[in-house]
Amino acid sequence: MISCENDVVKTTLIQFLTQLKGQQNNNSTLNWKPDTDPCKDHWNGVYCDARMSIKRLNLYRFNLSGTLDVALLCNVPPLAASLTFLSLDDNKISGGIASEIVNCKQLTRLHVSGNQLAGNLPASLAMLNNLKRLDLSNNKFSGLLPNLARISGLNMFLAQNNNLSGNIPTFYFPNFDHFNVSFNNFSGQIPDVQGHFFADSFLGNPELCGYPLQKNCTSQILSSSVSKTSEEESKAPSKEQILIYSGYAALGVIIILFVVLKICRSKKSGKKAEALSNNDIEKPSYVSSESKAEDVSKSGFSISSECGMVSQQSLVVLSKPVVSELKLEELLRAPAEMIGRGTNGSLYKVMLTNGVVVVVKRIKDWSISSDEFKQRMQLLNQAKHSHVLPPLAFYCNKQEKLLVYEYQHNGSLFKLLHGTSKKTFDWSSRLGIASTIAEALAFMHQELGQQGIIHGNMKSSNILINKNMEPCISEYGTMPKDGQQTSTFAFKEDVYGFGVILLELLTGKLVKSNGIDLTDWVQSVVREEWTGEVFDRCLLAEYASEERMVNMLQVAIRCVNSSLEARPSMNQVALMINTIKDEEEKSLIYQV
Ligand SMILES: Nc1ncnc2c1ncn2[C@@H]1O[C@H](COP(=O)(O)OP(=O)(O)OP(=O)(O)O)[C@@H](O)[C@H]1O
Repeated sequence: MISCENDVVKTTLIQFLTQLKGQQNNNSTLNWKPDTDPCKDHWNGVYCDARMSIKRLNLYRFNLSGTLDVALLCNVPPLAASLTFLSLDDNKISGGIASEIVNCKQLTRLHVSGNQLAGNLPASLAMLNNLKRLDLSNNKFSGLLPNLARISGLNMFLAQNNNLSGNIPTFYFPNFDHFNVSFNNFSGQIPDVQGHFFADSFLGNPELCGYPLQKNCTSQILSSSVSKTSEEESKAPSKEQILIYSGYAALGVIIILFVVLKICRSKKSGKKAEALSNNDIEKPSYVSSESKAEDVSKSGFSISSECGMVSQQSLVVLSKPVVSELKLEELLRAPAEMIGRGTNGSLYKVMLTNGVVVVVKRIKDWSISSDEFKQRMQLLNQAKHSHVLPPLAFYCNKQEKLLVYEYQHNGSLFKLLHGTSKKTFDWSSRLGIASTIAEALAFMHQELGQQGIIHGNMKSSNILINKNMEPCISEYGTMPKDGQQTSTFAFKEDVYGFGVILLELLTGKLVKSNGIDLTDWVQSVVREEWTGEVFDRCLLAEYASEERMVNMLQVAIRCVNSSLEARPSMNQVALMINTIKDEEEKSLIYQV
């Protein structure tokens, strides 16, 4: 192992960081000084192990606006041999990734998302055999992708929103928990995703075709061969080509005739027929027959809701970019699969025609007036937090409400804790999730305090893991409750729910198992002073700090106190958890 006293390492690091900082950066909080030591003096963003080797550089959101020079870093053997993690996400760094990156052989994570990096990616990137997570998204990279498929352990590849082109390498998708190459210039056929990813991972590449995009490769190949043929004017088309083209032309004429015929017919039959055709919409099971009858009887020809919307716009779209032109008819016609029948309604996974996958929550018999519901949706839409999943659109009538959410491909906290995946779910990830959720919930309580809108159903299956592997609270404010929730104690219900989530994180146990309630069990064990017994064995096996686990357990126990008054507010909970997290982060400086 290398010592940080090694002057070459220190000087290089200062040069690297100074270049990253750029000319304009006056960030006085950065303490990378030549007369101090990166490890012993805890340089910002630099993490060392107990032997004072630099293991991680985490400069996420450091307001850096200089240039990236990985060659500088990776050409110094001791640094190259120890560095496992380089994160520069969300800065304004320019430059590119030099081929010398290959010397940083120990890198398991390389995150450069949200910068202004450009140019070709070096072929040597594919020689980083230890790489597990690579995030190049939201930059200006161009050119072909190196053959990253040869890195057998890679389980995350994000490259969305760049200008990358060429074919997508034949990755083995079952290995990936994250994959996104959307909004680039990739072309050709998508390799077999083996059921692991959906269209949203590939959207926005005009020349890309094949499943899971709804774009057949045969038509793409044909159109490219047509354009090629016109370029090569001298070459006469073969007999087979003439036959194929005339077949397509005939098919085109038939389709046009069919459409014209349809339009003429529907025009003739006028409004009456319009009513019938609306009535005929084949609705998937998430709209009940009662509502179908009510809709038709009310307006005569369209689904008119009680929400005061014009008949054609009965679905209210709240979030433009994802579902901008979505109409209720399209939502109802799209293929749907039921993924849950919870306490307050059913949940459907729906694939829209543009390939976007959404989730529709159907809530029945919520005795809330339509005005109140509409107002609630608007409030939820305004109270935006990056870790709370907002409804994208909604629909309401007297009997039922539909809420549309973005589909989250990475499952829930419940699955992470109790699913069959063998992936380790370590202490610092659990602490990170607890702190993020506590802050998000505290924010929502603050924002919606006056209106008394609580989550009402806080549990681990309602904590979803988004594409950046960050947790977010889903279905906030959609739990039907009798009467008004204006009492300040109403929010203590969420505090209880959050406390139970903390207990799941600490114990790894289910909320109810063989008739035993987790809260009762933890309280009884703690009463008997066997506190250590409650913790998840995985956490003990990784030597997670028992002191900090006990501190978190104390927070959880306060949250699940049977007296509402005795429970802390979410604000207080968030503060307590952040203190534990800060202590954990400080300790990490000496431990990797
Ligand atoms: N937007 C979403 N994207 C992906 N999965 C989701 C989404 N919303 C919910 N889920 C998952 O769908 C499943 C069913 O959810 P649902 O809300 O119906 O049930 P629940 O959370 O078990 O119960 P409840 O109705 O009491 O909240 C859960 O595993 C949940 O994590």
